[in-house]
Amino acid sequence: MIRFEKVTKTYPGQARAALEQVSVDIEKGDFVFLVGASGSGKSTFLRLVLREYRPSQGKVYVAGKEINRLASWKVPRLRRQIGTVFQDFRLLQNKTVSENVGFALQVIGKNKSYVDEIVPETLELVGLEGKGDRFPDELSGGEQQRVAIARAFVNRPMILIADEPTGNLDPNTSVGIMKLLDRINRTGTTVLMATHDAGIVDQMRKRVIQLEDGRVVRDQSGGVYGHQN
Ligand SMILES: Nc1ncnc2c1ncn2[C@@H]1O[C@H](COP(=O)(O)OP(=O)(O)OP(=O)(O)O)[C@@H](O)[C@H]1O
Repeated sequence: MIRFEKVTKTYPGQARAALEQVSVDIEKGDFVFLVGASGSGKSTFLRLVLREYRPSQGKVYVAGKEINRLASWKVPRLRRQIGTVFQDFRLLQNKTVSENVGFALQVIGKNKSYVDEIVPETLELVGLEGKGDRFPDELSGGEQQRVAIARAFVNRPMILIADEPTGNLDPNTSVGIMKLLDRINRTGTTVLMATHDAGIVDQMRKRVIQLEDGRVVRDQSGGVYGHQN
């Protein structure tokens, strides 16, 4: 589903590469934690998957396509197949929960009757049934993150990318969010999550890819946050 072949990314004007010779293969339906210290290259990795950047060297494949070679007009279609969730939720404050989730479908041209059917279903899936008419500032942080996940998942993307999704949440709320991501993963969606949250990684026991100074130093299934030899 996602394949990096000897990928190096050096930002313009930087002497050191943000990612260096990274090769990984993530299968459809995998759940992967991307861990590493601040500046180790996690966000760069995620942004290469979204083709926000192109590699300086090497190849990035998503769903069998080498995405650095995609024509620019095909990039929006690639990104529609990848849901994204961030630490700071990024909800539209002047729209209700339902509108935030439905908006993602409207912009890709889905008709109103489809949106009216699928949005409540998706809100139920994330545990927000009955809250569709609330505005984001009327929700807890955990609930806002559920809205963001519903929005990311409403068009059933192949891949869900989560960049520190529990970074602003307390430990109990974080566990709920992880259970939800796990449920989404079990529908067949590949989940790729960058995190500093050792407790979550240790609890979930999924595949762990660890970056250090832009290099993969560990790729372990059923791993924990810290090194385990
Ligand atoms: N747009 C940019 N221009 C120049 N250098 C950048 C840019 N974005 C990131 N870098 C550098 O690339 C390296 C990797 O950064 P990256 O953001 O990928 O790390 P990270 O692991 O996601 O860190 P964090 O956990 O703090 O988000 C760092 O040295 C950073 O300073």
